[in-house]
Amino acid sequence: MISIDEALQTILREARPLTPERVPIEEAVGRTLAEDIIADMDLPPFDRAQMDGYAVRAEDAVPSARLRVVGEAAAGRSWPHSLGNGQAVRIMTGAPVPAGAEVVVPIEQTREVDEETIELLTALQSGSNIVPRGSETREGVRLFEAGETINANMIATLAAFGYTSVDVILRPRLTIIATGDELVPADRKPARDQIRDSNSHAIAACARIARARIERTFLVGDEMETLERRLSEESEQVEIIVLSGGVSVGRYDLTKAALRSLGAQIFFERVRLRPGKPTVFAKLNRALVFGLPGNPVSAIVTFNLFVRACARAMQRAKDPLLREERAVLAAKVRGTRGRVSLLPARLATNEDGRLIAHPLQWGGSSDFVSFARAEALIFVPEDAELEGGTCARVLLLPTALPC
Ligand SMILES: Nc1nc2c(c(=O)[nH]1)N[C@H]1C(S)=C(S)[C@@H](COP(=O)(O)OP(=O)(O)OC[C@H]3O[C@@H](n4cnc5c(N)ncnc54)[C@H](O)[C@@H]3O)O[C@H]1N2
Ligand code: MOO
Repeated sequence: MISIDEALQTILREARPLTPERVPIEEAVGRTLAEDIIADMDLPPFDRAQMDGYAVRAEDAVPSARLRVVGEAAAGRSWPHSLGNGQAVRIMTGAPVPAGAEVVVPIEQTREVDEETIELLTALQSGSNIVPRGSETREGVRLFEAGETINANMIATLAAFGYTSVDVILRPRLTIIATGDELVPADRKPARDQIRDSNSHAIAACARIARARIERTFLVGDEMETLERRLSEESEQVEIIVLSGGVSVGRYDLTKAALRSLGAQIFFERVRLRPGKPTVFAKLNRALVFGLPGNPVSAIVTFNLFVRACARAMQRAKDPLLREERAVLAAKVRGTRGRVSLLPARLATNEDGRLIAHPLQWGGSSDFVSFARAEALIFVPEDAELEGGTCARVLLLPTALPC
């Protein structure tokens, strides 16, 4: 049995980064940048008014000053002259500030004396309500780096600097094979002794969040020949195969036998982890193969811990592992002899702003209904018991698109 860290190192070693493709920025959220993004100009590109009002010289920006309105500057239409003493230019938010003006006086801080004259009501310092050219970004600055994951907040920046499409890393193709004679498709009513296949759906959802591309999903009974055929065909066509079930030591646990008979290279088949001890990782032809335990919670946990890391590393994500935080435990948790336990928890902050992990009441690795509320996994070291009130490592579970 190997440790979680050893398992992750092996996966990251085997997960070869894929090549780039160009996509429109509308489709780029969640993808990993394959190029650096460089500002092609200063931002703002000119001294920009931040308020509707009047552009004036600094020495004129005093209470009771009466100034002559000599022109107008709007967004997209500048006033092309230089402002003199005792003059004001009517200006709109977003407009270029005319040469000579050092202050924008908001309209509320002025009074119209007549058609051509305004009076200032307050004093303002030089630079007030003006965003100087280049103060947000300078031409040539690297805004984002290759390896960063694109999020929705980055799209405006990409567009503003002319990137309507970007180079991102290809999404790995992924095939799901759920195994077990007891399984029926989720849209069917199970007969006696049968259950609905929930794992392939849960795995597909987690795979989408990890931005893998689901190519095909199969439901295969405990039948060696079919399993071998599917594995063999898929291993030529996708980068990742995820099997669920059949990795334990029961008579009908066929995953490892099938992989061996096809000549797969098996890297590990047991991890010091609960849930997820019987997780298998192998390579068959061009595909990396994960045999996840059939217990539904074990399947989700091991997907997020291992398969996600593989899919994210193939997309050259800078940090392919689950995000880790530290949280105060709301209650005592007990670990497992000889294995790290990853226990489901909900998260909340207390009145001091500290992150609190509330362990879920759950019935173990088959209890996916309780697990539906999990937001994080509490990391409990081998043989450990962690008291309520102490601080623990927690791994955040990605539960929405895309993280
Ligand atoms: N003698 C031992 N027995 C078991 C061990 C062990 O070390 N020695 N390990 C246990 C652990 S831990 C786990 S986890 C399971 C893993 O078993 P398998 O991967 O072989 O999974 P199955 O036996 O096929 O199924 C386990 C459980 O999950 C249900 N299941 C399976 N597939 C699905 C699916 N697609 N959707 C919903 N539910 C599914 C299945 O019906 C079983 O109830 O082995 C322990 N046993
Ligand atoms: O370790 Mo198994 O994956 O708990 O139920």
